[in-house]
Amino acid sequence: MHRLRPRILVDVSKIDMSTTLLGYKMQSPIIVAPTGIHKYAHPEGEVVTARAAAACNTLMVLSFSSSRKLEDVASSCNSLRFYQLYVYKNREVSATLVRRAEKYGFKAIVLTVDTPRLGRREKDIKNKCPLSFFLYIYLPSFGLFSFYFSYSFIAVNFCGSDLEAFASQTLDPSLCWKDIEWLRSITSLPIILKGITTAEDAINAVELGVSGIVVSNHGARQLDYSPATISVLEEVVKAVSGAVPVLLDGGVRRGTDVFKALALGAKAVLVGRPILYGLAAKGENGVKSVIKMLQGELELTMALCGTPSINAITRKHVQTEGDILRSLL
Ligand SMILES: Cc1cc2nc3c(=O)[nH]c(=O)nc-3n(C[C@H](O)[C@H](O)[C@H](O)COP(=O)(O)O)c2cc1C
Ligand SMILES: CCCCCCC(=O)C(=O)O
Repeated sequence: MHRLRPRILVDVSKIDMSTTLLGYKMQSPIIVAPTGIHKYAHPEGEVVTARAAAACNTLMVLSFSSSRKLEDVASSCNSLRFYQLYVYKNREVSATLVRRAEKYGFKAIVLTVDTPRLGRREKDIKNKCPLSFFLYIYLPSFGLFSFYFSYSFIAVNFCGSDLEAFASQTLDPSLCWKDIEWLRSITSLPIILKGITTAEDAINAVELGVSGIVVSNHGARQLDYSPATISVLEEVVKAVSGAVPVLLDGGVRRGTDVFKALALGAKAVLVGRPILYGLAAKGENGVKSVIKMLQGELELTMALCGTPSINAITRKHVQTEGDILRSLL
């Protein structure tokens, strides 16, 4: 449990939520997280999400598992976009997508590093999403249809989901630290690692020269008993010691959650499921409502905590359980 420590009698007649990430200005520190297959939520998929993010001046990280081609997303609106990458056993698939992302104006590669294999997702197994539907909406995004139809991943997996079977055939579980060099050799874009939850890994990442870190447990979709990201954020922030921006995702549902993450040292937060809920409920307007609601709540929290700008939010504006225990010693 984290509590806020509001300060009073500060002039909060103007609240400025704007911030920067890798030199790019953003209206607020609230970012759309990469989530796969938006066509599950809306027939037009990621293009709609991207338009909503652009309308709210928000950065969107497009998922490698998108159901629209990255070119379609890029041409649908003019906004700041990063591209999330998985590394396939067939490196050329990933390399091709990186080149395409670079060509179409994505400004950074967000390499997800917590998925050497897909976690066991019992709801996916129970809900039995048909493989044919998955193929229909997922594969066109690659623009590599024929390649994939010749790929023999249709190894029926009776204990897992179709997505798990697909992931185990495609994702490269041998990916390791030295491969950051490989990624750097194929792109000049900044590289951000998504899925770090320990100081040790954060230090490795900084030593390898990455441009940012996302403290993430993949929305608790990968490993049971992985920590709540807010509880390990400060460990990572301290380890990184300002060398690169640290972002956080997981469970951000309110402006107060954004504020707590910023107070503990995050540069910005990414939001996953709420965006999908907005998309499914009301398309572009639904996603806009979710982003605007979070922005409005953050603005109010900043006013009530006496912090008129993002830089004014400090570690002293939040109290953790650890703080309380230490104060009792
Ligand atoms: C349906 C769904 C699909 C996701 N797909 C991806 C993905 O393709 N790539 C990725 O790096 N993370 C993916 N994630 C994880 C999100 O990027 C993010 O880490 C997580 O959703 C944050 O937690 P939240 O949903 O509580 O906001 C996915 C999450 C969900 C819920
Ligand atoms: C490339 C196949 C794996 C897709 C995993 C998508 C994801 O990250 C998630 O569902 O979570």
